[in-house]
Order: sequence, then C-alpha cells, then structure tokens
Amino acid sequence: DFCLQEEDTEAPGTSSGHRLRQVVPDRDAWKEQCKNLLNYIFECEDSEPFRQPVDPQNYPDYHGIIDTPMDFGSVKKTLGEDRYENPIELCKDTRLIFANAKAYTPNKRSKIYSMTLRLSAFFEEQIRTIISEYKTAVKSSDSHKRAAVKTQ
Ligand SMILES: O=C(NCc1cccnc1)N1CCN(C(=O)c2cccs2)CC1
Repeated sequence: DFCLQEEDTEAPGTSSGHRLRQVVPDRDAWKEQCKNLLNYIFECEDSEPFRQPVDPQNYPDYHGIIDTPMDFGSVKKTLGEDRYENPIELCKDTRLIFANAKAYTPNKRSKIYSMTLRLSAFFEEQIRTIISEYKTAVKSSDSHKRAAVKTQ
C-alpha cells in the first residue's frame, strides 16, 4: 500500500512555491508488516519450540550439530532494534529456524519438526508479498530520486 510522503518536488512554474505531494511507495512499510507477521507467528502454537533459543542443558548435542542457532525471539529483537536493513535479511534468518530444525531432527515425523512444516508454509506465503512490495518501493523511490535530480 502506498502512503503519502512529502516529496520536495517544486512544481516548475508555480508562483506560490506550492509543494507537490506525490504518492511514492513507502520503503519502510515492510517493518510494520514483518512485526505483525512475527506477532501472528508468536500466537501460533506451532511456534512454541522456536520462540527462544535452545538450552544446551536440554539438548546437549544441539550446538554440535547446528552452527547458527536462530529463533523467532531473536528475529523479533533484531527487527525491533532496527538491525535488519530489509525484509530479505529477516527472511534469511527465519528460514534458518526451519533449516536448523530439519538438520537437527532425528526423523522427519518428529512432532517438533512437523510444526516447522506448517509454520514455514505460512511464513513463505506471507513474506512473498512483503518482499515483492518492498522491491517495488525501492525501484520506484530510486526512480523518483533520479527524476528529482534531473529537475535540479
Ligand atoms: O529446545 C528447543 N527450543 C527452546 C525452548 C526452550 C524451552 C521451551 N521451549 C522451547 N527446541 C528443541 C529442539 N529443536 C528442534 O528443532 C527439534 C527437536 C526435535 C526435532 S527438531 C529446536 C527447538
């Protein structure tokens, strides 16, 4: 969804110097969209084993098998601290949660692993639109910048 952003484009020839408001896609919309998606995932029972890091006390072999542990709490924290530059980075970390479970599970019918299958199907459905709108917004805001430079 587009939102109105103040674009300092002096419409040529306006005596009053009236500033034109242009509709430009919001390149930051992905942040709120991902926050909402993560909140929804946290409500899902399927996310319970993945909301916080694995405790080596409970799974002593886990960190020997999994090089880069990841969980939804960490993703949420990284997003909240503005340490993701874009939704692609958030998507990579989230896919790591699912890949780790697949790598660690003793078999593909384990309860915890099966929870990631439903969760990842839902996540992929939702993140696809967020990333596609983000890429459109970046393209469009780049072209707006080029256009603005031309008028100077
Ligand atoms: O202990 C956690 N997550 C932290 C936690 C701590 C306390 C309460 N609730 C969750 N696991 C278990 C191991 N695990 C797996 O992916 C698999 C296990 C078997 C097949 S896959 C990652 C999530």
